[in-house]
Amino acid sequence: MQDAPPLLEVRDLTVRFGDVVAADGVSMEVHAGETLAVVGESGSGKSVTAMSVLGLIPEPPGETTSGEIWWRGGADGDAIDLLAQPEKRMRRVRGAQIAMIFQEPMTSLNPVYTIGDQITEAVLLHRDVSPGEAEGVARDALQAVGVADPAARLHEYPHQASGGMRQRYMIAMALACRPRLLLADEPTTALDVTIQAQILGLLRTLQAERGMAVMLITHDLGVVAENADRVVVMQGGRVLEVAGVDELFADPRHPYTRGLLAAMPRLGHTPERLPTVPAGAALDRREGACLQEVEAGHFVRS
Ligand SMILES: Nc1ncnc2c1ncn2[C@@H]1O[C@H](COP(=O)(O)OP(=O)(O)OP(=O)(O)O)[C@@H](O)[C@H]1O
Repeated sequence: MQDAPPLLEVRDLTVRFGDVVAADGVSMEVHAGETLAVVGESGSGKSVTAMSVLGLIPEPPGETTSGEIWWRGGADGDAIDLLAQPEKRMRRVRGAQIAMIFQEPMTSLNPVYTIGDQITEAVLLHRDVSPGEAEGVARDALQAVGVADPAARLHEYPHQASGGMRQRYMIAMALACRPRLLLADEPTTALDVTIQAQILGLLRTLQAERGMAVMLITHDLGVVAENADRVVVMQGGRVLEVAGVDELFADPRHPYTRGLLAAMPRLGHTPERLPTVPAGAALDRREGACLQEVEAGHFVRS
């Protein structure tokens, strides 16, 4: 799979918000059909990287000062640099080819329209179908995410649904357009553990059925272990390490990653956020060999 050129290739992305360098020379790749987990503490630049892929960095105050984001998921398979596309072209990519789901479904769902109207509208915007067909697609999308009695649910408003159900609606809406890549930004963090497992299981199934790639942004290493093929570790806007999931857990190379794994919660004690682990001078002195590699770039395996 990984001999083919990557579906998405972020190269040397730098995004600033005033003095804050939110992404600092970030590079990562997502291959067709894989799940790439992006982990790191709060503020490490995970969301900013995903928002850049969709051209959603608010400028100003944000400013993209370097980088290219190559996308090969269009109908013709040609590589286009998403950072260089006009907004009109991005509107065709966003939703149709690359979809995004968030921790808080109300970010995506509009409270004043029914679920059916919202999914149907998204389908009509991005797929070449009639209004009648779009409603059928919406019903099928709800069914695919495990919603019972989808025909009735089409008439429901977001506030009438539970948190887990809203999450399913958001996923249904994102997947109804059959994107090649799903950016999932902490999609289950707000949900209780059982619903979280159900939703992640559902995503895995749909992904396998459709060959969709997923960029899974999370601070939860348990979720990474269960769901990822490869992992990118970020801190302070930088990529510190890239590895296959088994390698990362068995043999973390960067001291920061080792710290994260050492701090991994025992079963039943999931912290709200990853603890902050110093990656600065104190660790670097003890890890001289690592430091040289960090200066040369970041740790990349596989
Ligand atoms: N719209 C914005 N205006 C100003 N600063 C921003 C904005 N968006 C992000 N930042 C800053 O960019 C940095 C990276 O933020 P980002 O949201 O990517 O972190 P994250 O790793 O996704 O963290 P979290 O897990 O908390 O979502 C942070 O310092 C954040 O404050």
